Amino acid sequence: MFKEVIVATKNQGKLKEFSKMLGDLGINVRSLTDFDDVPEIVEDGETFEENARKKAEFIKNLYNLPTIADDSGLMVDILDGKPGIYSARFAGEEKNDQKNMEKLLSLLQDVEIKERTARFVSAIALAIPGEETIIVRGTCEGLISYEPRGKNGFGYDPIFYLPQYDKTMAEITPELKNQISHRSNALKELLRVIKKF
Ligand SMILES: O=c1nc[nH]c2c1ncn2[C@H]1C[C@H](O)[C@@H](COP(=O)(O)OP(=O)(O)OP(=O)(O)O)O1
Ligand SMILES: [Mg+2]
Repeated sequence: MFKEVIVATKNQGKLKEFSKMLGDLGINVRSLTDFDDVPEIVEDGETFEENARKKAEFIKNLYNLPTIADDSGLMVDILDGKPGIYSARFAGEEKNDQKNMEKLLSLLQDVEIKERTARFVSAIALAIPGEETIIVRGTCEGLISYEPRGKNGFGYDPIFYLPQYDKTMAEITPELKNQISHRSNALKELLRVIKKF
């Protein structure tokens, strides 16, 4: 197995989670901030998997090092899976977590609790020089709350309610999030797939 991997993300929340989860496995994480002038990667795929592949292979080809990328988002059932792959830019190109949450809450204003089912999705791509890219998916089920609660995590965490803990994803500890999240589930799946080779 590789001992060092680049995590190809500009999202500090994701980077922190990967650094901890991969660090616990004895894998050293390098981030894009370790490299100068990393170009913008256009996320123009139609699926989480396509976007994850694009980000991972682009950085792998640039630095010739094992690279992991995550493309993730929130799928809300009553909105037919939206914001989905557009989660980061839901309220505009400038990518504002606060505005994204406000937009989602206002769309769901009159929706009763049992109709507010949603899931976080994470597609993780592992691209290794000279090898086929491996892509896996993990999910985490929950409900969209009526107002934000909690300070941990990032993105939509303050409005993602976990009934089994009676807490939002931003109220549980980072350690617990790393055990139950879509990203954690995708990473576990990745490890299962790698072990089969
Ligand atoms: O655990 C999570 N907790 C809360 N929100 C989350 C989570 N995971 C993804 N999300 C939301 C944030 C963002 O609105 C979108 C990801 O968009 P996505 O393009 O994959 O990431 P990004 O642009 O922030 O960073 P990058 O592409 O450089 O990895 O889904
Ligand atoms: Mg992105």
